[in-house]
Amino acid sequence: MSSPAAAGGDHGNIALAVREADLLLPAPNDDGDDHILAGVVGKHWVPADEKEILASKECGAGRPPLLYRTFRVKGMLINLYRFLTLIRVMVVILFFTWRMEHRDSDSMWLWWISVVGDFWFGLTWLLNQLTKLKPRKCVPKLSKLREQFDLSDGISNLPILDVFITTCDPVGEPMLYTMNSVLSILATDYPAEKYTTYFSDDGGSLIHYEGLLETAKFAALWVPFCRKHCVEPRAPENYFGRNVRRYTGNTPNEFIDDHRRMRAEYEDLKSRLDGLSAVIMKRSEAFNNTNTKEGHVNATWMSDGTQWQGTWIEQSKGHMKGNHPAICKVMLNQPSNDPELGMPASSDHPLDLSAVDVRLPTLVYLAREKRPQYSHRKKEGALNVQLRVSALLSNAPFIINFDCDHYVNNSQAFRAAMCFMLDPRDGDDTAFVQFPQRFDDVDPTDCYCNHNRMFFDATLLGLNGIQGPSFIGTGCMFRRAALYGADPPQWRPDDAKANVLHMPTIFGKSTSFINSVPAAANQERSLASPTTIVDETELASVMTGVYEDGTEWGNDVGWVYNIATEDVVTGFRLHRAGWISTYCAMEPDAFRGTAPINLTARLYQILRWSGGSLEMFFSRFCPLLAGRRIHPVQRIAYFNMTIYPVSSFFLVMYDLYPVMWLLHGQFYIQRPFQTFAVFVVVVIATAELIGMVEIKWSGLTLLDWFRSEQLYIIGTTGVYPTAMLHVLLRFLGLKGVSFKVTAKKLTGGARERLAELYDVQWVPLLVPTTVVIAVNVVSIGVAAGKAIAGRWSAAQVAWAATGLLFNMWMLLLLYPFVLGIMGRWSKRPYILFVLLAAVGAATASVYVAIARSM
Ligand SMILES: O=c1ccn([C@@H]2O[C@H](COP(=O)(O)OP(=O)(O)O[C@H]3O[C@H](CO)[C@@H](O)[C@H](O)[C@H]3O)[C@@H](O)[C@H]2O)c(=O)[nH]1
Ligand SMILES: [Mn+2]
Repeated sequence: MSSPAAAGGDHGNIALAVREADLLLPAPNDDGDDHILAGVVGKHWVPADEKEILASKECGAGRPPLLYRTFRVKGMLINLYRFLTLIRVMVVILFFTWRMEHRDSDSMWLWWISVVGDFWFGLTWLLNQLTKLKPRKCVPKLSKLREQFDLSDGISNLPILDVFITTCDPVGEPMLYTMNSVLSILATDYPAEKYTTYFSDDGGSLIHYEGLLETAKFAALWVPFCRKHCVEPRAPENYFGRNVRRYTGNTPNEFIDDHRRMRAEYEDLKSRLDGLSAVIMKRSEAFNNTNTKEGHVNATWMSDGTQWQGTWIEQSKGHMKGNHPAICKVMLNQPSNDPELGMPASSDHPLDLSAVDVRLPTLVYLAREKRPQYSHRKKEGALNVQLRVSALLSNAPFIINFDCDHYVNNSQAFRAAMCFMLDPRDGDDTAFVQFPQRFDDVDPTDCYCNHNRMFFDATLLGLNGIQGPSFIGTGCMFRRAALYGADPPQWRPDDAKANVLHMPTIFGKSTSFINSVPAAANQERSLASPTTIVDETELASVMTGVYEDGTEWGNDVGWVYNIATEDVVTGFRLHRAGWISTYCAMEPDAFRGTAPINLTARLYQILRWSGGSLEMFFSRFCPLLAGRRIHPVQRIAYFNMTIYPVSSFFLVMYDLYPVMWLLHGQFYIQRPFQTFAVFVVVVIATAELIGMVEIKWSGLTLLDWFRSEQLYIIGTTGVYPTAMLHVLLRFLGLKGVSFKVTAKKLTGGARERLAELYDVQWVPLLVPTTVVIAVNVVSIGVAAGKAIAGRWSAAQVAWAATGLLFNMWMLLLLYPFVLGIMGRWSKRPYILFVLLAAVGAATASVYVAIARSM
């Protein structure tokens, strides 16, 4: 074992990284903003805020600095985009007029459906386009934030912050990733005394609690290590998983040793987390043998000999998943306000931390009460409990929330969000700052469009130029007052304070909570954390289901209930009240997470989103019902966001049109056909052309764009109709489709993880699309049969060939779905082509045989 590569993992790379250190640009603490700007903005963007900057300079020295910059797409490109949109609107209008003047078809009812369908597509396309005509990028100026809020003596004036993380199942949502998320939060670059992390465990499981204890212990080493060497990202699994690291710290000579020790410690933590269930089981057996009290027969013993009140993986009496009391434990106490340096290296303390602040931020474990008679309201319910508990303990004016599988990838992200919240221009009117969702471990060609680039890099930038992006569930910083239902300053009478009516009928009966409301609503720039002394019973009471009875929780306060897309509807409620939001894409990505990897999980996710969207449309949160505070174009955006599944009705018809061509040889939905065909080609071509300009300004690839087309077609053939059915059932008072927690990738090497790509579970949701595909394939066979049997004229054959072209296009769009349902066979796609050819040939020969025998 002499070569560096063989001598264990990536030492070669570390050495490389350290050597590289001399070449490196200044560490992010200097003035990193310019290289951040360069990374994010891209070549088609130019500043849009020059006037504001000038005005701010003229105002002189006393004024607070601007904390972010805005960019718009270059004039040429965006004007071309707008111009093409206008052209297409005219083409579509011409097309309609022409069709209305030529009501001539082989089937008038199909003609009507297609006219109505075309009208619907024309309209929704236009509405969608209107929301993208003024895209904006916002880039935080971290150095200005530092200048203004970080004092020279190491004390910080930044506001306090509450961090929420939600998890529910230690097995389905692998604990290792959840704990990595926690570590990345604890190690982030935000003053330790200024933020509190609330870990919500909806399973209430002992294993999560003990896992968190282990994690907190490990954090005592990990967090100072990250600070000492400025490592990124600060989630150890992802940090150690990287091949190349650039060194930006100040002690490169200690790095290799520290790194090696940390890695060993991390391996240790992993094996302790892995071994937890066995340890707890063994311990419990021992206790059970000495203590035979009834009800204590299961593995719910804690190491101090007391009983855990929550659950274990197996259910048992008194420890059922949906039936246990509330638990709240402070795992890491509030640190002191002044930096505390660590110990020099010694045999017990392998890392020299004598020049590093070793304080850890506060960490709280929560498991809310679960009772069978109360609906627990899933993630939204958990978030609202976190909102109340945090109000009693730290009451920070800002909150940032994470799903358990999303981690902080850029330690500057919290500060970046603050740049928008604290900016002197419109900071006070900002209800939330949303970061894009980025994913690790998506298959290289992103078969199921998990990256969703068109949405994150085009659509949301469009919204950012209006009233702001919608809330998308995770990686979002909120203003507490906005969640409580306060009005934004721009809609308040002059100089009025935020007046939130703090009454039990709105917020429930906890006096401490009610007393915390005015403070939360007005202390946005608070310096010190309010030290609240809370009584334990009151704390427990705000964690119960009954607490919300007869209040506005889940309605006009907190995260909204009863709608499967709690994120979109909650963001909408804030925009409706006149708040704005900001979209912030950083380089490196602020946060990263995991995406559903197999087809079934992905389709269920789309089902939940589309079902939830429609539910929202038919609820009191319908965008059409919002008052005048919402920006008109923002209203249109929400209209699109909620109504889109309806398009599937027409699209399924279109999907099947090619079939008619094949079966009839000639079939005209619209005569005269030649003119019609020209129109169709122009209408499609202009749409694609606009798409091409869009990928240009958003910096995407053709593949990103094509994947989103594919996913849309896959959605419309099976998922969206199911979503419509769901809403119909709910409308009739029935239960509708049940929405599950999205299946997460399980732990393991990259290859094993990608293996899950090929798992398919057959569910009814897959049937409609499969039928569409089958019908398309069979009809190709029948057409071939007809041609062979000599039933068609040459002209008919030619027309059928045109149909075939559409048919092929259809199949190309549905291709990822076909691969998905082939499961492990899809590793060899040629099998698919052989199969398709065989089915086609078989159908053709059957047809010919029948035709000859008749
Ligand atoms: O009873 C529950 C159910 C879920 N969760 C948590 O909610 C989060 C999101 O659930 P998941 O099933 O992973 O949803 P995804 O399909 O991945 O979620 C996307 O879509 C959701 C809206 O449908 C958003 O809330 C999410 O942020 C967004 O990532 C996870 O952290 C869960 O642990 C709970 O805390 N309690
Ligand atoms: Mn998720």
